[in-house]
Amino acid sequence: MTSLIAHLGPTGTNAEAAAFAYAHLLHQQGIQTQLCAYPSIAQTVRATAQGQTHLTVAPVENSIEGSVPITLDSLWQCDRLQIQQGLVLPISHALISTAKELADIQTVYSHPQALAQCQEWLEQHLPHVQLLAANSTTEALKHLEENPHIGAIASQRAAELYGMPILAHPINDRPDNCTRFWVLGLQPSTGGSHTSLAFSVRANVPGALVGPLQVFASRGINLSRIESRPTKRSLGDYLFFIDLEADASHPEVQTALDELATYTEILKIFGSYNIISIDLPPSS
Ligand SMILES: O=C(O)C(=O)Cc1ccccc1
Repeated sequence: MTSLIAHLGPTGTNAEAAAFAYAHLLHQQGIQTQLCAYPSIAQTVRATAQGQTHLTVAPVENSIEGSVPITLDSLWQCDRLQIQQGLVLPISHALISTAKELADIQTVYSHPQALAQCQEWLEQHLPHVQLLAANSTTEALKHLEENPHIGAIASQRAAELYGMPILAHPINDRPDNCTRFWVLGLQPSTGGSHTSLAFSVRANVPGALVGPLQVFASRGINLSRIESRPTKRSLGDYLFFIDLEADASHPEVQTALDELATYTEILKIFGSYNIISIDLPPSS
């Protein structure tokens, strides 16, 4: 069987690089893979939730810019998806353009995450350009050839794939920029160093989070991340996404999760999984 892996496209994105890295791991276990590009992160997650692909590789969090909200929102909306694996990739951004020099550029396109990861560089070197959000780092690359007044922020690998010149690299504001990706699938994720979950609370009252957090604190279970997202029901009403440094197959963690359920309105447990760091080749 060939495992179909959804990722944000078109080809050359960081999500595709993460999907390649995961495919490589699967090949080592004798599993064939095929990568499938989708135009948005929401569509990649839905493709797996609806069974069009077996897996999705989606960015979750970046060391400079923080969360990727669409991934959290999509995971909450698509029931049954489980986190099979965490992947951490170094991310390095290039300014790609057919312009002769920086002064010729009027507009720069990229994924909002990439624009944010390069904001200090952009302010310093291109303070007057218009910054436009695209669905991915590579979405605008096909337009660069016809227009020397635009630029795109994407990887060196993307510039090579599209045969486009690099005007500046690296332009990310921190050299050790990295992004965590989740591999999502429908298989139950039953063991690993980290457990992720999200919940809503019954009432927006003072201290609504104290009980849920105490469940973990009292057992010495460390949280590696907490993030809130609007429920979209009413202003000020939130969902909470939590990553635990713990394995849900451990009886004490299971007891904590059972107790957590007594404080929550809707509780979704996205499984327990391991996180690995991937070293990319220098031109990525
Ligand atoms: O657009 C891409 O290349 C993505 O995969 C999203 C993204 C953008 C910037 C850093 C990490 C992921």
